[in-house]
Amino acid sequence: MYNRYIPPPKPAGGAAAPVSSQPPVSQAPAQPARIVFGDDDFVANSNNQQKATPEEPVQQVEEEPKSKSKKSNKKQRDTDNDAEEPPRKKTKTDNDEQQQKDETEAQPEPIKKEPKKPKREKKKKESVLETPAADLQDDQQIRQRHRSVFEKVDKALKLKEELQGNDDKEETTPEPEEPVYDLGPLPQPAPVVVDPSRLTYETLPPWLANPIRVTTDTRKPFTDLGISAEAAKVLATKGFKDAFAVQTAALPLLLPNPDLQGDVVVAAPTGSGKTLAYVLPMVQDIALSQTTKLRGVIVLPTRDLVQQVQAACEACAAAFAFAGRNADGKRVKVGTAMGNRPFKEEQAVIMGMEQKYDPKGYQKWLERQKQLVDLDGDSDQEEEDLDLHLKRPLPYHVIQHVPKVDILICTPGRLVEHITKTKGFTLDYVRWLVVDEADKLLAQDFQQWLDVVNEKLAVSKPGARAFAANNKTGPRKVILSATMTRDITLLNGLKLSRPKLVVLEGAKAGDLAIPATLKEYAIKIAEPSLKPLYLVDLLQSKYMVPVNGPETTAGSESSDSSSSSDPSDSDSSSSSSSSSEAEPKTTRKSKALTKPTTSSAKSPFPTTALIFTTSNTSALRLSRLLTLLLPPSFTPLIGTLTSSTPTSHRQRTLRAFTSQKLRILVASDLVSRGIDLSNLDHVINYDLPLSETSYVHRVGRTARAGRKGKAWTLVEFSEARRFWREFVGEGQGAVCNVKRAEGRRVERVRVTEGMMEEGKNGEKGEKKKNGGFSEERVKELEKALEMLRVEATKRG
Ligand SMILES: Nc1ncnc2c1ncn2[C@@H]1O[C@H](COP(=O)(O)OP(=O)(O)OP(=O)(O)O)[C@@H](O)[C@H]1O
Repeated sequence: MYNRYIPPPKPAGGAAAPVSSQPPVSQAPAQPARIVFGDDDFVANSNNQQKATPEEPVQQVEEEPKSKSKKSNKKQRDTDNDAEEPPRKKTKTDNDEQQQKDETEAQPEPIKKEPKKPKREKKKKESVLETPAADLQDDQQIRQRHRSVFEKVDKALKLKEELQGNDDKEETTPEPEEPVYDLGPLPQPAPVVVDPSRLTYETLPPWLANPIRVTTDTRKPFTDLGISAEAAKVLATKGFKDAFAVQTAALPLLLPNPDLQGDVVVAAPTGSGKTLAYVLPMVQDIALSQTTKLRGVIVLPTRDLVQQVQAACEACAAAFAFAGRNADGKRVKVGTAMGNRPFKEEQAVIMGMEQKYDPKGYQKWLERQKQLVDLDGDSDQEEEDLDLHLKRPLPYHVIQHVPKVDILICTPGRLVEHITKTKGFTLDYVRWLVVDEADKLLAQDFQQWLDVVNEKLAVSKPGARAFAANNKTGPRKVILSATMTRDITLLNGLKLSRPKLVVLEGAKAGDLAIPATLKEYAIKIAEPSLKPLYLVDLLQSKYMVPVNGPETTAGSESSDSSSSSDPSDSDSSSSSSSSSEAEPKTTRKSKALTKPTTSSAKSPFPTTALIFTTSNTSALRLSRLLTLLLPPSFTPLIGTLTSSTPTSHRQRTLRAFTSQKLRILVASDLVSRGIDLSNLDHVINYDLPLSETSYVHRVGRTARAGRKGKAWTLVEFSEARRFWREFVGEGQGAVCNVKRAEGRRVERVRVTEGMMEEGKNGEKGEKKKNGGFSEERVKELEKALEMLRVEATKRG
């Protein structure tokens, strides 16, 4: 109750008076409440006094006897209690003192720790109310002059008395209402728990913290986004009718536009169409140039991706070449550099030579030729010179190195090699630098490729990168990934200029988004040593059916959804466990598979599946094991894809898979990024991915471009904690960056028969020996493993 504090009214200037930092005076009397305007009154009082002083006649200035001074002090105290008492005249000395005091106090009005006030008030009152005893007339005048002052004092004292009499009564002041503050501690917001290991949004630069958002289902005709009608027509024939969401956001930012030039970072889920989002504007822009110069560089982490993006570039180049017939454009030339062929061959593909009329240069060449005759040709430089020597220029001409491609798609290491070793190879004219799968490329050094490229891009030949339709003279950088880093240090390495971030609605930088059309399942592995048998059962289960298009059977979807919600319900095999255990393998298979409705019905495996392992060796082993454990009819359908597979073989395998000649592909993490297998229905994580990023890329090989897909993860007991916490975000202390569409969760399913004993009343009982697998099947596995061992020994 006594803690109430009413702040003083603001000084005339309007600014709030600063709160005094002086410590409270301990002997000051405790007051129930302080009315600050009383204090203000005294300031006004003293001001009045100052004004009045010069008007006072000189004769009024008299020496006041000391005794009177004491008396007047007494009177002052009386006046405090009785405002009706007329004020008395002050001496000049007192006035001077008071004036001095007022001057000091007129400095930024200190306010006024509560206990200090009485002292000041008292002093002021003393000086104001002290009067000489004499002249009544003077008294009258003074009284008149100070009438208003006393009225105010009177008011203040009355109010003070009122408040003393009634503490609960709310104060009323004639001043404009000011907020009333308690002196007790102000309520504070609950402390925010900050995880120092993770960047908070506030620490991100504005372009990362406030991205451009676009809703996932946005679709727009390409023509609405600035793509010419002719090009859009060609794109439609290739299956690109409307622009996908990420393309609707990125194209307007990237197409020539005098107002919106800046770098663009795209963080969008797997299969959302990021490739076309940069290839289209880049090709349209470069198609406008007449001469061939290296104007675009696309950097990707793997050869397979280089080839995939090359196909997309060629498709767009064709579209704009057609459109360019009317617009004086040209067909953009696309080349690759990824180390899949000898370096010289690659050089010859991206760089050419042409004759240029240059008599002086020709003279120099002749002199040089004379020197070359004596060379042994044992250094690289000399060999190159000899090469040139063999290619004779025409008389009075010189041979010049010229680029043969407008766009180079490359791996980072090979790019560095060409920058440092290929004659005439220059980034001087590069207007576009695309870094796809950026988080991977930024996290690894690859011969310090970024430093080398940055250094080259920093060189600017006047006008070399300028185009009429574009006001950006520097290179345009487009950075993309489904798992974009928000590590500022890494992103800073790109030296972005005026960047903008594009994300899909509901996402933010750093999210690892799962496509909304993907369904995820987890299969518990009760017996890790028998893991291959779980995979074999999954591949032969009712779940392995097409999930898209005409091949999808109504039954497959409904049986799937009903089974997956409850782990116990989901185990179709277990429902027939008692009999199936004794049944021959073929019978089991026919039971497990849902009858396909189309030509796929003829295939023992009616759908497509990509199985991931963590290493090349385990991919090769598992692939071989499957051919031993699955019926022989499966064998021609199984392929393997590892980083040790030669590139040409890899390409053949991918083509065979796309055309469904192969239907089961066992792969290492090599293809987990970027690869677009348009008809892939199922992804199976045989080995748990090493990170949530890897999980997102792996499962993102299916459910692309709005199609449906399913992902299955085999989870051993020792891995369950990590899987559910880090990849799914379930369980105590779960920390998970993987973002799923609303209502989507990972469902538990069982695919093995009779994992559990049945209890007396039909309920599930103890876990069965061997995870429920029959002795016969366990032996089958042991035999297959033994065969692998023998084969490995033979290979040495
Ligand atoms: N506008 C479009 N219309 C139809 N299909 C499209 C369109 N844009 C892209 N696609 C197709 O969508 C699929 C996925 O595209 P893309 O490979 O560019 O995805 P992404 O976002 O790069 O995926 P990832 O992050 O896995 O590399 C491809 O098959 C591509 O041809």
